Amino acid sequence: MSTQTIEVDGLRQRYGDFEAVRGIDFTVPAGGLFALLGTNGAGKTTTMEVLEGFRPAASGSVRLLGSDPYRDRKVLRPRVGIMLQESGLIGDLTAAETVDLWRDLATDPISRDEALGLVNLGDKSGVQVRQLSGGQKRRLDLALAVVGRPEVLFLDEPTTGMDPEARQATWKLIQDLVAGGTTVLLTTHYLEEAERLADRIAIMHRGEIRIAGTVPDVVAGHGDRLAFRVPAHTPIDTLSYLDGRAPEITVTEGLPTARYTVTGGAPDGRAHRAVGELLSWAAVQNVTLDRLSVRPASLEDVFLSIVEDK
Ligand SMILES: Nc1ncnc2c1ncn2[C@@H]1O[C@H](COP(=O)(O)OP(=O)(O)OP(=O)(O)O)[C@@H](O)[C@H]1O
Repeated sequence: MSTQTIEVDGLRQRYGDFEAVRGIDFTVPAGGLFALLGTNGAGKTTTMEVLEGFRPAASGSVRLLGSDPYRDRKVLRPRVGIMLQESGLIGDLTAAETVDLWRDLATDPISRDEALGLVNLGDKSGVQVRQLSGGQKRRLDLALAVVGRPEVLFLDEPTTGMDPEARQATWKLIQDLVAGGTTVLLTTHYLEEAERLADRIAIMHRGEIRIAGTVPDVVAGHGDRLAFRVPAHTPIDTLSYLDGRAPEITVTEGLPTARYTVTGGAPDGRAHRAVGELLSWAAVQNVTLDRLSVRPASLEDVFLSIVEDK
């Protein structure tokens, strides 16, 4: 018997002729938090929807808590909490009435006050949903997803539209739920959110998982980043000398302020040698290298290198 709460093996999904998910694999153990990152249209929501039991897997195998999420959706339903990307809240109902509606569907719900309190909406209980702000509606969505004490929680872009304070509070709530044993599958466009919350991540692009693992695993092997600026009046001919000169340093961006940002993806260790070469070049050219820095690749660097790779 598998110990994985979520198992996705060779999942493919199509809409007509378009293949939105092209054979992906991942697993999430009990109490784990897995984040699916990726470009718009990468196939994250489609993958979530198959796991949520909204549609059967076109091909490949998908298991949730050891069962088939589509065939066994009625049995799984009480064990699962879902926060969709677009909520279907009823505008006329108050926040309290909305929570009560969801509580009626759950076998062992938390109290209405606890649900609203978890997402800091206690003072909005009598307010109609249509009068809530976008971020408040998102928080109500989250309260509804957790009202039935789910073992597995699907969160599709949970903090979109939230202000920084609400986002921090939501991260804390998600961390508390995971600490309590809830398994979470999350999609997000906020890399910081994934770095903060996830044990493991996958970056999807065009229906495929391009890279997966812990954040340190994912950024490992992507080298260091070397960056500096040169004064606006530096002749372009001088800059073009840099192209391919030091290891993998290219002039990548001419900023509207007429300053140049030069970045390079020199593999580990080579960035430091590149600094030596650059300083020699700058001394000869009499060019100031402003804000010269070398840092390890970040998750954002890896993300961009994947999505820019057409
Ligand atoms: N019902 C549908 N009919 C046809 N095409 C669809 C349907 N739903 C999704 N798609 C297409 O499938 C692809 C994957 O969509 P999906 O919503 O899974 O992406 P996503 O990674 O969640 O994107 P986003 O980050 O923008 O939410 C997109 O190209 C989308 O246009």
